[in-house]
Amino acid sequence: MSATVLTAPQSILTEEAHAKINLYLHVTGKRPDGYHLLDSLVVFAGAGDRLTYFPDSTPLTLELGGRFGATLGADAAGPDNLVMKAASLLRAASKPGARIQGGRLVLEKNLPVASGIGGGSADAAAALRLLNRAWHAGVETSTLLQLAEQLGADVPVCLASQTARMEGIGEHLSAGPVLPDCGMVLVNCGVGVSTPEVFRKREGAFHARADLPTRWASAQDLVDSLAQQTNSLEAPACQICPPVQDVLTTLAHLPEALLARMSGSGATCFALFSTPDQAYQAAQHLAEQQPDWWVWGGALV
Ligand SMILES: C[C@@](CO)(OP(=O)(O)O)[C@H](O)COP(=O)(O)OP(=O)(O)OC[C@H]1O[C@@H](n2ccc(N)nc2=O)[C@H](O)[C@@H]1O
Ligand SMILES: Nc1ncnc2c1ncn2[C@@H]1O[C@H](COP(=O)(O)OP(=O)(O)O)[C@@H](O)[C@H]1O
Repeated sequence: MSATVLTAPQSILTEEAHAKINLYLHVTGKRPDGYHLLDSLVVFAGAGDRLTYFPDSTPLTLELGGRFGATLGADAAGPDNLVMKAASLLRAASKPGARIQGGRLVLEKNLPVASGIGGGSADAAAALRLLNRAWHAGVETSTLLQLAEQLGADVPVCLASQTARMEGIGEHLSAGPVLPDCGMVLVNCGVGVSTPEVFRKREGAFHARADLPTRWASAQDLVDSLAQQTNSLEAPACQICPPVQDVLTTLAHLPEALLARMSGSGATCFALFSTPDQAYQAAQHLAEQQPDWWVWGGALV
């Protein structure tokens, strides 16, 4: 009698690439090379892209899907995609004995592109985490952070995808205050804002480094504290792209919204709520009123 050979289904390897939100963002100075120094409290929302890997012996390829998969352009799945750049850097940094394979990477692009919530950065970080695991590449966290820095200023903070204070141009990370339970609504009205143009348009004195507590006891405490800070890029983004102001006004008037602000260099804006459920309900309602906007509501990571 021949033995039955049971084969396990092909293992599916998946990583979430959560949206990065700048709860405040102070431009505190400018480097000699023209890059601006920042002080920002970064959190991550439940919203995200999803990266899945099907390893095999064929050359590594990337497929794009999801609501925003088509908006990246014709060559989007090529070597310039941050996911493929991350894969190349990780391959080169892998330890001897790593089991590097090819196969298919599938990116479900659920986050709007170039919109101030770091979708591309989160995808790159997800690729580093996923392939380090799948390839048994043995790359340590300190090296992963160096690779992340090479991929973009927001990629290091996206590696852990946990609340963090971000300084320098994104390379100085420290623990942020402990956050209370709260909810968030994210809105993107579909109009793009160019990051370099927003930085160029910023005027006036630099903002100071913020003074933060070690924790906030409630969503109201968090909002009272955030009211002392701002997003230095919000005013220039609204000048360049007036619909951002409309989004902010709409968010501020949502029932039970505690604070409305822009994230990063825009154009995505967020509102904070006392609970994830309030945020979810507000997002459902808003999505019905504004079917052309990208709207998400729920909890932070
Ligand atoms: C503003 C932030 C805050 O988290 O988020 P996003 O709006 O991208 O989500 C980031 O610092 C965005 O950093 P990064 O993702 O590297 O920006 P890029 O698009 O590469 O930068 C484009 C250009 O913006 C300007 N720039 C960018 C970052 C910075 N700290 N100072 C700058 O002056 C530079 O002219 C740079 O060439
Ligand atoms: N996987 C990716 N997802 C999104 N953008 C990508 C990706 N790979 C490369 N890019 C490029 O990176 C740029 C910034 O993308 P993104 O991280 O979405 O910006 P933001 O931080 O402003 O939200 C895009 O304009 C796009 O051309």
